[in-house]
Amino acid sequence: NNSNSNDNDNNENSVTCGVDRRLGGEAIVDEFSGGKAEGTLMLQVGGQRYQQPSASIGNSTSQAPKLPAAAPSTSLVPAATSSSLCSSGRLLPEFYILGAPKCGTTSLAELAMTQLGVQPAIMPRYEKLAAAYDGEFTNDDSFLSQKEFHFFDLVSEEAPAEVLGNATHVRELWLRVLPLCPPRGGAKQVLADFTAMNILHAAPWPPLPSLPPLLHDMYGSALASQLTFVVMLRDPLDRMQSQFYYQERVGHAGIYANLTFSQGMELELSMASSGVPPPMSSPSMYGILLKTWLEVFPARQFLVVPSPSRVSSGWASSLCPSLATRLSVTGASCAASKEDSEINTSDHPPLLNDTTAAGRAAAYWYFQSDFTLLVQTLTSARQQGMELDAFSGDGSEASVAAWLLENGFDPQLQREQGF
Ligand SMILES: Nc1ncnc2c1ncn2[C@@H]1O[C@H](COP(=O)(O)OS(=O)(=O)O)[C@@H](OP(=O)(O)O)[C@H]1O
Repeated sequence: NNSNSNDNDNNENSVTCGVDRRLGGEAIVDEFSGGKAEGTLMLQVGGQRYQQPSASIGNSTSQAPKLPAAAPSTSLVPAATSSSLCSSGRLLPEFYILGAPKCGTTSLAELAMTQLGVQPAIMPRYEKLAAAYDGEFTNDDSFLSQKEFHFFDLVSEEAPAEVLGNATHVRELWLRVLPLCPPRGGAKQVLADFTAMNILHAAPWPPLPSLPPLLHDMYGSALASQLTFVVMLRDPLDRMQSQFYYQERVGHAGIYANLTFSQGMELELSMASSGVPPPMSSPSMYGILLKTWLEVFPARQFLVVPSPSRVSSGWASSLCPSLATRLSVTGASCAASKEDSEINTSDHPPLLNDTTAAGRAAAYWYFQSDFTLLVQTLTSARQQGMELDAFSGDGSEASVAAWLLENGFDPQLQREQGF
């Protein structure tokens, strides 16, 4: 593959995806679930036994963050180029907001689109996807979401296992639904995959294998090194509560239908105790998810945003300039109004009014081991070039934990560890 060829191809299966900047945070997703919950530690609260998850995903079992071998370049700035990222005549996603869901990803995506000119990769509606596999897909206005691509969720539902296990085959499908590469010599275009679920695909999503190595193979080493990944965080219980009300609002409450948030939280914890992966808390397991991504992509390619509110408070001064540099976007105007930096908000009670102290203690106990892993992973990755937005500490684990707490993570998360 020619990494910077801007050749348009005339493949008869070619599709030019229209780009529409309307947003709505309308991720059409039935469930958010993630890694395995293989518990080892137990906690008893009010007659209820809870289990902490082990820090493992798929085949990865070690507790200590294991980062990839240092890249040959020690530069903190990713290897973005001034040309559009193209291959096989298609414009490839160069910018990923990996997640986590309900962490302000829609606000950040909106600002990236309006102020950095980033285009979202978008997907034909689910029922049309089968036709796309046969080369029969033709462009129309019926896209699944105007923000999120959901390519990997959808192929995992539709494509046979032999296709999904083969990066070349998955790549062929992917290329079919990506826009054509812009003409050579024109302005650089940046395509983004804003699927907030992608972070969860660190865990194999049968029959889809683990996404980080699959993605790396689909790009090849040279192009993979030019990608920018944003990971957004939020207090794990706050995030879970936001998801609970979101699923209820869009009619996807599933097993949580007719439950209060407190009851839903208890159900999650008892599922974890029985070794069943609890779907609503899995996306809050940032430590194990991020660690798994970092086993494949170098730390310097990641920007970590510690809370949704950083989109409003940090866009103009920090996030926008950093992304403009990473994506080689020139002439960006970096300013954030409340209107375009607080998107996809929902009306639900504050966490403190929606939960009991004992319930929160049990939930934070459950998240403690992943919080520890998150702090270790961020500390180590930062030394290898990961950017932590608005971090001004000395780089110790204690300072990274403090940064998370300053950004809304609950102090109970570090009670055992005492960073
Ligand atoms: N700037 C800013 N400040 C504070 N909070 C913010 C901001 N932007 C988004 N949000 C909150 O983030 C939640 C939506 O996150 P996402 O857009 O990532 O959700 S989604 O996964 O795409 O559905 C949603 O949380 P809840 O309101 O608790 O549901 C938003 O209110």
